Amino acid sequence: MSDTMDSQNPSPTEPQKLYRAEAVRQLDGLVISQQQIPAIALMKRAGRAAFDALRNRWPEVSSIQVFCGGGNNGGDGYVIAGLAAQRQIPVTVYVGVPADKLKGEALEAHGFAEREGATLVTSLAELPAVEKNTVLVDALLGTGFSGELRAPLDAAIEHINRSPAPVLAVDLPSGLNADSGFAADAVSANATVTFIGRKAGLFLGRGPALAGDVIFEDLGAAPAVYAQVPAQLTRYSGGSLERLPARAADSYKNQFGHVLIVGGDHGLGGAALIASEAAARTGSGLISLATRPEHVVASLSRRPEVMAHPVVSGQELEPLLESPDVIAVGPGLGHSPWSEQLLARAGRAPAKLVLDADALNILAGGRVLAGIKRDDWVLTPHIGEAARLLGIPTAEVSADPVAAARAIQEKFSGVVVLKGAGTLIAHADGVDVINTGNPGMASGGMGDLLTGIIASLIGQGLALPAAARLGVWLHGEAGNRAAAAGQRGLLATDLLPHVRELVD
Ligand SMILES: NC(=O)C1=CN([C@@H]2O[C@H](COP(=O)(O)OP(=O)(O)OC[C@H]3O[C@@H](n4cnc5c(N)ncnc54)[C@H](O)[C@@H]3O)[C@@H](O)[C@H]2O)[C@@H](O)CC1
Ligand SMILES: [K+]
Repeated sequence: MSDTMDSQNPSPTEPQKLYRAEAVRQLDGLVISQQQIPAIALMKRAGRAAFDALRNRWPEVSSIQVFCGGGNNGGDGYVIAGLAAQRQIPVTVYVGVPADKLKGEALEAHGFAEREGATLVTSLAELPAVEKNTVLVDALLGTGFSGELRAPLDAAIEHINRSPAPVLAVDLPSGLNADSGFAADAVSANATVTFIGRKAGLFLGRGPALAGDVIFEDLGAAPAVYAQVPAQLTRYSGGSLERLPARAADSYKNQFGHVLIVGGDHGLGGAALIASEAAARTGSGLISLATRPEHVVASLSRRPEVMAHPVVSGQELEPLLESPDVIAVGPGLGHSPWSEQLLARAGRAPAKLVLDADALNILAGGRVLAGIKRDDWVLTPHIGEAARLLGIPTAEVSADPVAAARAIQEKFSGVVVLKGAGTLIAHADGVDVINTGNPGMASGGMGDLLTGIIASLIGQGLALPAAARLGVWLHGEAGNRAAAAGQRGLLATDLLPHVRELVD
């Protein structure tokens, strides 16, 4: 872990640290106790940073409406209102929790806004109509939010979301869970200024969609403070990932791995073809496919480079299992006796494994590979498959995807890729998150493509966690490039040319 000056503002070649609310509370406490910055000074810094961010982003701002809750998040909002009033920007504050219920710094900040001449209203109906350059500030709830949203803040959130004016969220969009990215009703913001530590929930689940652009302000917290509180997640972007090495001029195909794709039960042949083509376009030296006989001709005519083998039983798979470096089982595997036999045999091969889709469902069923832990496999569940692997409801996985990814990794070892709006990669040393991708990628075949990409990267020599990270990033980034032509109608195979462009 880096403890340099810039541990929270890493260069583009370093990953970012993300924190849970509890860890941010610890950081806040240490800044106050060890750096001797009083809580009110910290709140003033937070308000000032948010106000500066607002003017930076909306330089034409002509009026501001601030929505304040009853805790310190509301306190930040009152500071923003006071600063706006000082600068003669007309500002109205919706006081969501009556002043006589405010305490400590929030009460002090309320006094500051009032003294500076901000207009304070206690009902949404009293807010003036928004004008062309009105900006809304959401300071209803921050890291102290928990449980189900209570009145009257639910109505305030609805009011903000119905307004045509742009929204700056303070610390977190109100209603968003800071740890999980879970949200029922929550503010949808254009930008979010977040303080002291980047909250994990901004990058998970609904977080990225609700937060808009995330601006981070450390408020002067010292590197020594960050060194005392472990981060919960590490967030990688393109520049911070380990890449494949350049190829030497005298390279030969055996250096780039042999991947075997196993899948394609009756009616499911396309998934296995997509995975094999993805491995080919990611740069594997050799690609084999073991599938139902009826899919072989289709594979040969679409991609003659892939060695397609018909298999009607686990026994026929056996001779194909010796030479591959990596075997990916799952795309279109189905859940017939054929599927179970193939997974059982592949599980005994000497190769590294990538398991996806029905291979995970079979694994969850407990009849095949029961009780096995392996350091040399990657499991790539979506939320539903994750729930089955853990034997818990899907809602529980959504409520805390980081805990779910970690639990699957503890149960099965190896590397777990939990796919979602922020895809999590859990491994022995921690949990990572990657945010590439777009909703156009919610279509059949995308998971098969990812499986082929990750298998190929492992075959080309990356360690499993690095292959999973780079694979997830490539998949999402290729999806973003392909979506330039439109998100609706985006197909998995549309990503292949972009995977090829990006992998080098
Ligand atoms: N502690 C610090 O040193 C700093 C804190 N800061 C701000 O303080 C925030 C955290 O402040 P707090 O811990 O006071 O928490 P919040 O202000 O986020 O939330 C607490 C308030 O929300 C209410 N609340 C909680 N759950 C609710 C629900 N389900 N429905 C309706 N109301 C609910 C509580 O009754 C309380 O009034 C951060 O997000 C950040 O904005 C910043 O000022 C920077 C420094
Ligand atoms: K907020």
